[in-house]
Amino acid sequence: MARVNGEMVIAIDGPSGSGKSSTSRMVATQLGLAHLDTGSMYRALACAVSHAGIDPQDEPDKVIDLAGSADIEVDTRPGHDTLIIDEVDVTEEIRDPRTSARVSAVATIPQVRVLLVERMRDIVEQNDRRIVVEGRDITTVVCPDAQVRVLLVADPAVRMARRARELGEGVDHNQIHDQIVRRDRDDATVSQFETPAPGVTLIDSTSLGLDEVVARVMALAEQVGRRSSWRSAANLTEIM
Ligand SMILES: Nc1ncnc2c1ncn2[C@@H]1O[C@H](COP(=O)(O)OP(=O)(O)OP(=O)(O)O)[C@@H](O)[C@H]1O
Ligand SMILES: Nc1ccn([C@H]2C[C@H](O)[C@@H](COP(=O)(O)O)O2)c(=O)n1
Repeated sequence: MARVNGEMVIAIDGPSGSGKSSTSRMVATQLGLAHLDTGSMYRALACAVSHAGIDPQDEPDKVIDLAGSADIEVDTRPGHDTLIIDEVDVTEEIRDPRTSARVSAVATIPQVRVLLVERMRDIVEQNDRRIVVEGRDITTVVCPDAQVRVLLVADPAVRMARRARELGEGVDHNQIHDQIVRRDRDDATVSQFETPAPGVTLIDSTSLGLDEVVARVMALAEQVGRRSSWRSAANLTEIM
């Protein structure tokens, strides 16, 4: 397994449930990089908006104020997904289907995006640009200069089946449809994550296992490493 010692930003975008978090966490762990799930920042803001009793449709200005003022603490160690907003731990709440249902209304406010993109870039710098960042607009807006840029997609039916398996028995089909199909439709009004931008590698995981997807991203990182000769410059250490 290879650990990167120099700068390495890996940007992964994709629609809901395409495997961004699972892939990013594994790649970051294997390469010794930090991991930033930018969707969790929008989710945390959606929680704070709901706690404050704000209706994003009727009161977008209040959401923008909160996006600017809220203290958002993200743990970027892979596998440590703690998220605290204004001293409230929302780590579990951000994964609640009610948050999934609400988050697009917050994430599609353009000024909210500007404010959160700034915070995301700060987190990338705080991690010395050694990080895997995942979301919808990372390859195009947040880190268009990333060394590795991937768009991870999968057929909607496959993504819905994976999500249903994850949520377990008794899960409502309409809820899964809302989390995947409706959310993509809303989110796509402000970000372009359906086709790869120039220079972005498309990985379709419809018939790929998670290990195969991870291997493909690792191969792209190795390629970049060879091109920029961080291997010969000894900033890639081989460890077993
Ligand atoms: N290649 C794959 N093969 C099979 N299952 C997968 C694969 N990739 C991810 N999964 C599973 O699909 C589900 C969704 O994955 P994950 O949460 O990583 O997606 P995501 O893109 O981060 O989703 P979201 O945008 O909603 O945060 C999880 O249950 C995960 O284990
Ligand atoms: N860079 C990003 C990341 C996320 N979003 C939006 C889209 C989603 O509805 C929501 C939550 O993301 P998820 O946890 O499902 O990946 O946040 C975005 O617009 N841009």
